[in-house]
Amino acid sequence: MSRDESWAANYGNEIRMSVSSSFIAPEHLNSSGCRIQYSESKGRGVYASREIQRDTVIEISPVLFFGKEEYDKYGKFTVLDHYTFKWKDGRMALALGLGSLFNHSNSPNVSYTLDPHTDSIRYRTVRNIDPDEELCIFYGHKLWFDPVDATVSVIDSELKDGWGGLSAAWNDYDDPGKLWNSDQNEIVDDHSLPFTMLKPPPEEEDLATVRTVLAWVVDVPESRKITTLLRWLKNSGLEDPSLGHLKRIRKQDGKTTLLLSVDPTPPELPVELELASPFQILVPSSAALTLTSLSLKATFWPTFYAPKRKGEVEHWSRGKVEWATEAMKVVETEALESQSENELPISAFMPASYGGGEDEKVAVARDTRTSNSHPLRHAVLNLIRRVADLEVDNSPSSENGSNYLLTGRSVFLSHEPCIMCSMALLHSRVKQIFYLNPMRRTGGCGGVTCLPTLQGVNHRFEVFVWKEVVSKLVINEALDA
Ligand SMILES: C[S@@+](CC[C@H](N)C(=O)[O-])C[C@H]1O[C@@H](n2cnc3c(N)ncnc32)[C@H](O)[C@@H]1O
Repeated sequence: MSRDESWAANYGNEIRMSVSSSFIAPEHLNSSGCRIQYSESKGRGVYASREIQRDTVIEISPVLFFGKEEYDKYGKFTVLDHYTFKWKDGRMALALGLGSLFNHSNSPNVSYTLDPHTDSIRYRTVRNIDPDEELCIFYGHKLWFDPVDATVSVIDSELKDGWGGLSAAWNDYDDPGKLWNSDQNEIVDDHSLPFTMLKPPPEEEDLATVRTVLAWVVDVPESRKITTLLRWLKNSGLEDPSLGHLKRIRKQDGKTTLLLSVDPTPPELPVELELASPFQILVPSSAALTLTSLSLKATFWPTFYAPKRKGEVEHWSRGKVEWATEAMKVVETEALESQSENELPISAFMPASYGGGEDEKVAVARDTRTSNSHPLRHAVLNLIRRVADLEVDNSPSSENGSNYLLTGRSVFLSHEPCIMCSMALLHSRVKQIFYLNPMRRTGGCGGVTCLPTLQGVNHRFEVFVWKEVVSKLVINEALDA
């Protein structure tokens, strides 16, 4: 555990100096049955006053924030530096309530999650708890004190276990027993998810903000030709799923116009239909979520109305969260291995979809800029190339790159992709990405910009950010991933 991320050195020792064995615990009992108790070896700790069921949220500790500047200037030179957690956005957070009093155990019975939505830390039991049992969390492998329940002394040792110390990233979903015994279809509440979704931009509610793309269309004066043209479109492979939010035909001022494609090159229409040349117009790049937006978008091209219920969020079942967590573990392992081979610790993984077919392609790739002496061998680009190779291997008749490579797929990344890689993901029509480490200075999915939300791009994908970064994968922030 790095000092930045968790409890800092000496905290407990100082506490113990000020908390003697004559210490009388306050009658502090929270509504989940937790109380404070003193022990000679560990100082104060949190104990169960009664039996507590597995998977119970036993404490939600609000946190007190210190701004980065304020902390760097003053906080870190005070005792506070022994208490604080590094929050994701760089601020330092002090847990109030019981949060600061959980002791460490190598086999913790409590997991915790930093929740940026409520500015709090949630503690949850990972198994059934007996009355009077101590409730402990796992601080990590790099401790600053001699833990009383340790089997080996791990004081300040650089244990390379592949997990990089305290990793709330895996905390809640890392106990297979817990998951096997629980209902895989149970919906995980939003705050307990190990990731957060980047908010899409607000819906376009005035003409200037409607996001559009250039599309090829053709006027079809004779309606009998429309059926032939539609059939031809289907067979020609020009039908583009990214235009699924638009109606195919526009009837306006007595004229019928057919939507063809968003390819840069003009489609070659069957000559026997004797149509005029296709031409390009701007069409909305996404469906309308509100009626106002619908009427605005319709001024460009007839668009489908796909309202979202207020506050609608994707529901994540326990099984699906486990699937995502497992995928992210693959990413971390790959990145760490990459690092041990003197490459950058950057990796990308496309697992089979949750509940997807057995024949789905799976691919993993690492950054190979160093070994290839090639500036473009980013993990994402390597992954996409690998998927393209698989396409070719599996279907010799298909041309490499002729189809979108990641349509409907989820990709897991150790780092936020750079702008080039974000564009490659967009162009491959990825459905969603998850990343562990944000790249504030170079990232194209939330860092310097968020490519899938920009005006003019012709595909959107969801971006999920893991709540906890994995410290061993932190790379120079000026680098692009
Ligand atoms: C976050 S505080 C926990 C509350 C603390 N025991 C108190 O009295 O306030 C962390 C400190 O508790 C002590 N501690 C926690 N877990 C321990 C363990 N397993 N063995 C020994 N000391 C422990 C260490 O001194 C550590 O610096």
